[in-house]
Amino acid sequence: MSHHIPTTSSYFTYVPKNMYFPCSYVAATQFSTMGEVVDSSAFIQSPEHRPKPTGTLEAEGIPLIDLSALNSSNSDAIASLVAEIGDACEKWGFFQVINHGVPLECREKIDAVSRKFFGQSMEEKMRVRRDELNPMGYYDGEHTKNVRDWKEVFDFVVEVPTVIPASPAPGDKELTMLHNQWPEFPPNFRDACEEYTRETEKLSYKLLELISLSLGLPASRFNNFFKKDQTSFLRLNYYPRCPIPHLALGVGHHKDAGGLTVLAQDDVGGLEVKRKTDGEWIRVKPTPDAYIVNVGDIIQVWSNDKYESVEHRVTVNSERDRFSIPFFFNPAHYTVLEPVAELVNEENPAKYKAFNWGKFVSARNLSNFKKLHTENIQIYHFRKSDSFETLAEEIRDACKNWGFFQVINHGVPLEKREKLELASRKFFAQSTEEKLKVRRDEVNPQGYYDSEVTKNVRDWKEVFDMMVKNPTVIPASHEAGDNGLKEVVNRWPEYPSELREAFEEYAEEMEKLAHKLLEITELRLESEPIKWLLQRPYQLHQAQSLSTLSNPSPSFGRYTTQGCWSLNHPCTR
Ligand SMILES: O=C(O)CCC(=O)C(=O)O
Ligand SMILES: [Fe+2]
Repeated sequence: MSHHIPTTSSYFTYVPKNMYFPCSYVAATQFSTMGEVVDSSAFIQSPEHRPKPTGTLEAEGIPLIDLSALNSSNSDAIASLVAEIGDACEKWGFFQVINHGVPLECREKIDAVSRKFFGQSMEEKMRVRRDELNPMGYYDGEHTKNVRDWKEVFDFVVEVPTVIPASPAPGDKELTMLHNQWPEFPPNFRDACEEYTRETEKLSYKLLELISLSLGLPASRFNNFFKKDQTSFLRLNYYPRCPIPHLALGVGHHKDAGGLTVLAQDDVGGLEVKRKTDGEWIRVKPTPDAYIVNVGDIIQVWSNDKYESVEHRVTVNSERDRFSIPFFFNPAHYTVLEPVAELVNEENPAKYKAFNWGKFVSARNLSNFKKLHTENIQIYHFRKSDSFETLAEEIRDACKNWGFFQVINHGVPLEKREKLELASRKFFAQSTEEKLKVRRDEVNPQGYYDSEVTKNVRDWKEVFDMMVKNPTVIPASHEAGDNGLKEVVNRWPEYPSELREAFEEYAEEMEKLAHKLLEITELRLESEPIKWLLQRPYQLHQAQSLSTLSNPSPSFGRYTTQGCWSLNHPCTR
């Protein structure tokens, strides 16, 4: 049974009722017994987020830390453990622990009941589904970064009831209470869950103390934020076998928002961590009876970015079901988060503004429930002005006052730009006869052209145009009533042979830069999202000013331009 304070403004009320039983997912997850996937489009990750077809590296580097020193009174052993933890938090944000003190039987028990619970019919599981007012219980429609996860979950809170704000609105003081729902089957489900929770909570305090010491703070510096009214919860994750493991993820890339996560994974594997040194996805090797620990956004803020909350995701596979159990160790909802005073000074000023944990959670919960069109709230939105905010401000001013600006330290590798420049010079230096072999025509406007007209006067230039999306689909004509479409394909000259590769590499970089600029502006505008622009085809022109990436959309929020962004290189020929 669920109990709650009835509210009219609860932030869960917007969730449409019918989303709890999407038959496509039922068909898809039961594909082994029920046949084919009916519609799995909600699960499809965009190409850059899909698992690598070649498979992921298995990490040797993610530290495996032995906690047995905690049972000794040897201060040297403890000091070296603290150093090891600090090092792992700084370099990886992730580590595994052994000799952690959680009895193996206790883990085996919860693992067994979890498998039994998820093994039931959908109808049975739906009896304890989470609903609009209470997000605890069974759920199969979670979205991470607006793409649906290939998983089913069962959530329960540690503190009963758990109190959180009813809405993310800063002025709204209303609170809501979260209660657990327990299934009838398997009969020892609740006991196993509660016993396991007590043990992982003990481990979490130990880890929190070690982390605190590693930051040079008293061991119990953070304990009081959790001791009363914690908002911690446990999750049972079930990742069914997936017929499209190359396109979907069990959990999309994300960072954990809370304090610490202590995770038990089974022997199937699938958790991948983004390595800080090079951004490569690294698989966390399943290690019997180990727990995987990662610092969440809260510790990132407390430590003023010394320990970063690291991105991770879960891949799925078509052979075996996978189960995992994260414990999310979170403070009381009224906790005000900001870098701890002991760690900030003039040389290292606070990088975050103070913010309320409960409001952050309730804004986050909104986006976990369904596909939203805005970016989910992230802790970097609370970064202080010296970095992100000032940048956004500067861009806004430039857009308003000039409509033009130049960027440096943009992340586009100089070699790529030089490679394309060189190929471009080689192409244009050829005879007109050669160049006309790839001239554009009325059917296909891509390719070489030397008689472009701007405002009815011919330009003193030659151009070569290419589309980023090849082919690109555009309307067949300008006629209002004509809904016909046509495909536009790139033309590639034989010489220089490297032009195509140089262009494609460069286009990829331009696209990344355009995304960055859009994101910053989108946040700044605090308005309706403009990500839809990115769904549209856009063009990359190669002209005498070398390159332009533009979007044929006519307007851009408050700033009206021909395209969305034009990325121009100020180089001359
Ligand atoms: O299942 C896993 O290995 C990790 C799950 C996870 O990252 C999460 O639920 O936040
Ligand atoms: Fe996570």
